[in-house]
Amino acid sequence: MSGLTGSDDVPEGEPLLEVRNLCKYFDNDGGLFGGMTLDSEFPFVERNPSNVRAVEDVSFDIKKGETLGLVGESGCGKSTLARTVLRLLKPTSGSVYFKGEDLATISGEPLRQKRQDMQMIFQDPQSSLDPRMKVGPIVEEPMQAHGMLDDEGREARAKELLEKVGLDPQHYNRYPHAFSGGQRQRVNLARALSVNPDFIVCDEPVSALDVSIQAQVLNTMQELQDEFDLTYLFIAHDLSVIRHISDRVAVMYLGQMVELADKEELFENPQHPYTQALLDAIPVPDPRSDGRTALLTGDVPSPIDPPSGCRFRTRCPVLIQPEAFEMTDAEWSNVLAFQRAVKRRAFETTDRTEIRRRYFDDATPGGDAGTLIDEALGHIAAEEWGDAERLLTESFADASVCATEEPAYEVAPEYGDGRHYTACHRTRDAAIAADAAAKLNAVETPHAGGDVRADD
Ligand SMILES: Nc1ncnc2c1ncn2[C@@H]1O[C@H](COP(=O)(O)OP(=O)(O)OP(=O)(O)O)[C@@H](O)[C@H]1O
Repeated sequence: MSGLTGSDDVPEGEPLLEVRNLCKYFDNDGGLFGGMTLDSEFPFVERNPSNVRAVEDVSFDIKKGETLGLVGESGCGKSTLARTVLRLLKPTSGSVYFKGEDLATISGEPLRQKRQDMQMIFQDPQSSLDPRMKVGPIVEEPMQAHGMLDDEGREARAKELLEKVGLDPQHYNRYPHAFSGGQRQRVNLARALSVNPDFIVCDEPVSALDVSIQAQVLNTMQELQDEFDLTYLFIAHDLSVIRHISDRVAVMYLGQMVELADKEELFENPQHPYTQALLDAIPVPDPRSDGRTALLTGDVPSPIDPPSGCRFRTRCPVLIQPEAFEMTDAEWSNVLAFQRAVKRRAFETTDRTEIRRRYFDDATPGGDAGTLIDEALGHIAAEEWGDAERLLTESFADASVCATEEPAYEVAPEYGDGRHYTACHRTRDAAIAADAAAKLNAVETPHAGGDVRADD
């Protein structure tokens, strides 16, 4: 179908989208002035901005023709990231380069024109279609908004697209309610494709559909991707959907990207404890499992005041012990469980012996760590919970490198030759080794990169 497929000014495999240090904060002030930016001319209005840091310092590329899957728990910032990338939301800071142009710096007509190249499909096919409009005009609407074709041309294109997405073009005059959920999502696909985009953000497009229909819609999306030379950012919380459709997978936690790798590498060789926990939570027998107990415990912290360092650290089952101590793994694990239990006030007794037996029976730390545990037990016996919590948090959790430094590493992949980013301090040694190997390789093959200078 000539004339329907997208332009190809970015070569296949080169970055179509480059996101750099992107941040999106929301003003969480409720009430009349919620969301408004008031300046010093309004001194009578007391304001205590408490920003929701929905997306923080996120960087990644999407290559032309690929599907990047984006996964993470509800509320981790996936939709906000998608909307900010499409510039439906203005970034708080950072850049989004689409075909080399920074969307964060344009607005008005130039931005409107760019939007033709970037479309979005939403989760709920029911509410995203106007029930008063027939599907033909629904598909034509974006073309009209962008001044594409005349009436006849738009109708012909709409019918052609309805057929391409697996619907009967004769249904052009039907209303959305006459279609099933899967069919309605196909109408949305046709509508998104109508303006000939290069890039489509799919925000949970099959989550509202029956499992049996999901695979059919995903297969159609893959066929359309090949035919129309599309690039997808595909958001889902369901890892089996992500596995079906993605070339690479990004994992988000509390506003940040914690892992990004080729699909096989991410599923077979996950490095971040959060990714490992997500994969371990998939309810199927997993031959990769080595018996790790990586079930996610504890609540997701608030994005208004996220933890320092690694944001996952407050729930991490393998938090690194502070350098000041030399506990065995079992002792450290007990200290961590104890500290978190004190934080949750998860005790039925304040009896030191009883608590010690419960948390430290198999491995009791000695030295400075032991002294601190004793001191905390003393506070608990005196029902000074706040003091016990403060002492343990400051001495152990907050002294970990996981709390004091933000992790960002690249390790050598075990599967394929793509890049594997992981935001976990536990991968630091592997990242240093990978970096050294890459440098050695560059010295041994000085012309491999094509632009190595004599003084490199
Ligand atoms: N307009 C807004 N004003 C204030 N906070 C917001 C706004 N939109 C989103 N948030 C907050 O930003 C965080 C990220 O929300 P977002 O919807 O992007 O997450 P998500 O991963 O897409 O979740 P879900 O899968 O449930 O859609 C949440 O804490 C949410 O409450």
